[in-house]
Amino acid sequence: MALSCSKCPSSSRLAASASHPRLPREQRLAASLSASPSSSRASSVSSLNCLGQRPDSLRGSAQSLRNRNRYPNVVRMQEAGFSSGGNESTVSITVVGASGDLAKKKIFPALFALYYEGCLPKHFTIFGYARSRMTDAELRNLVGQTLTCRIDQRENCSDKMDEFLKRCFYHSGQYDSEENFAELDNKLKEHETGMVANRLYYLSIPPNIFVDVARCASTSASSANGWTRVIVEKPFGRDSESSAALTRGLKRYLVEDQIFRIDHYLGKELVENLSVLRFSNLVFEPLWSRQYIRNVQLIFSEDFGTEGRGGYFDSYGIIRDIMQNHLLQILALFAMETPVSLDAEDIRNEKVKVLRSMKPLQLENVVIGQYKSHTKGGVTYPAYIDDRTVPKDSVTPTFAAAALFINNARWDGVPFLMKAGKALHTKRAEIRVQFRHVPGNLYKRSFGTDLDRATNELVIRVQPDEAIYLKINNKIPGLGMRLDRSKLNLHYAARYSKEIPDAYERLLLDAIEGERRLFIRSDELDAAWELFTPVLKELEDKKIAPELYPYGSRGPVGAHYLAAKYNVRWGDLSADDPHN
Ligand SMILES: NC(=O)C1=CN([C@@H]2O[C@H](COP(=O)(O)OP(=O)(O)OC[C@H]3O[C@@H](n4cnc5c(N)ncnc54)[C@H](OP(=O)(O)O)[C@@H]3O)[C@@H](O)[C@H]2O)C=CC1
Ligand SMILES: O=C1O[C@H](COP(=O)(O)O)[C@@H](O)[C@H](O)[C@H]1O
Repeated sequence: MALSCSKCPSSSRLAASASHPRLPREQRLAASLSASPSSSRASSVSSLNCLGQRPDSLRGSAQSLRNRNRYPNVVRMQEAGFSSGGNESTVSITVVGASGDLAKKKIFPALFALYYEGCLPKHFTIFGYARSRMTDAELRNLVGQTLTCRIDQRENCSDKMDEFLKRCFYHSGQYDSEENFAELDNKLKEHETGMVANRLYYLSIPPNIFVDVARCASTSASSANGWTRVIVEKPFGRDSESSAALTRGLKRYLVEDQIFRIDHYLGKELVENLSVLRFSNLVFEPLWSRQYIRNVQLIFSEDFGTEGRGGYFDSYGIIRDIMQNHLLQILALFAMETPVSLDAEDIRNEKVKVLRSMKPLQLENVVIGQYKSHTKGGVTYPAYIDDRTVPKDSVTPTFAAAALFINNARWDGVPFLMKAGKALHTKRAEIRVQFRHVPGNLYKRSFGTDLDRATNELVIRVQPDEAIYLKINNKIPGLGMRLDRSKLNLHYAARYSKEIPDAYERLLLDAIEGERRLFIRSDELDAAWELFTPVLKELEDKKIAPELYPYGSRGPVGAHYLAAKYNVRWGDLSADDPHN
């Protein structure tokens, strides 16, 4: 666990300047928690109402009336939010699906890390909610075990953990029972007396019950005088149609500004840094186009299979699990035009624009694979279909490579190549930018026939061992004239002593603060599905068989043919060690 946000210095994050350019995080948090429409700062979170909307967007009587008719609960919450006054405020965070894997692995540890660093507000309560029967003590025990095995040597850690666990409670209930949510509401109220009560629900449950929970939470357990927000985990549907249906379902009970669709890759340090790199360094932005960039590679590789999640994975596959969301989000941030400001809506507008400039992925630009069993060093690694929850004849891809194009003046003709796979030889997530050849290169003889070796390459290593490095050609010191490829290397572990916060810490804190920049807006989601839905349908209708690749290998050879079609050579993940 990363316990490192060190009082959340505003200078360390773009978010700090996104909605409150000059306010330190503590003040922004306070502003968000006591959000009142009477504040005059037009662009700040404190000018937003309980739903995180600007009051003027609600004052329009037509809009208000429409909302009143269509979303009675929402309007009740909105109106209630206006009377929040100057009281102290509290935030109640309910983890729905608290008995599950994600809650244990990510959500509770992230909440504890925020608490440890003093990033949570003074008054807060955490509730676990799920069908499993559990007492408060049992939940504390479960969460405590997860934390204990991750923290150890931190100063005062066990005292902090005890304090944190005392703020954790549990309520058992059904996901579609308004009565059970009303019981939760009563329990939450016990901790909220006399304060502006803000409520955050984290839906860490399968997507088929998202709408039920949104209904029950909004009708029976929404805040009476503060904001109510809902974090929704992926997957957001399986295709354009199901995603639109899910959005419609959620919007019966929530307005868009209450919905925080999480893509945890947006919370990763180096993904957040992309905009800083591009827009605050003169050396990069002028090169960021078809004029200088030959191709861009977005690579996700895991060195383990779908262990334990085969049931979920088989109905989604790697394109939906990784490409349509994590890699496409990175692509959008990489390729978007300069936003008007760092405000969430300005950034998301640009992301939507670039996604809409893309052609839907074509079948001839996709290669799919599935891992098969492999024995190495006396150990046999299982095939995907060896998972008990996966049908033996499954054609679900665990690997995919794809070539996408952006039809705009900046990127016309530049291949954006994506590669995502499970059970490969290494764990890595990277962005690789390969630049064009130097025209009339005076030193071209030094590179023999392989001129590609002479081109610059910028690598942004998202994880693990975060780094940004630029491969350049350099004269080997000495009397002769020999060149080599060297790296200008920003290796995070060497440069920064801080541990990098986990993506979930950043995103949870943003949701509490009402900062939407790193969450997916519904039109972004629609645009993302439009790019992948046709090809997914074709692959599934035609039952196209994936190319098998051995567990622990580099994936199907087809990926190399796809890249070669566009004159691209995949960057070599294992050869590029940032320490060198
Ligand atoms: N785990 C991970 O690494 C990741 C998960 N996600 C997403 O996060 C969400 C939660 O994931 P995860 O914790 O792994 O999921 P789980 O399968 O562990 O489910 C979470 C909880 O939901 C309840 N639940 C499970 N299945 C059903 C069902 N069919 N009907 C009703 N309730 C059910 C269970 O609680 P109970 O029986 O006690 O009610 C369970 O503990 C999912 O949407 C997942 O896709 C996203 C990224 C990564
Ligand atoms: O969303 C998902 O992400 C994880 C990888 O996340 P990371 O932060 O560990 O890189 C992936 O294993 C999982 O299949 C997918 O659902």
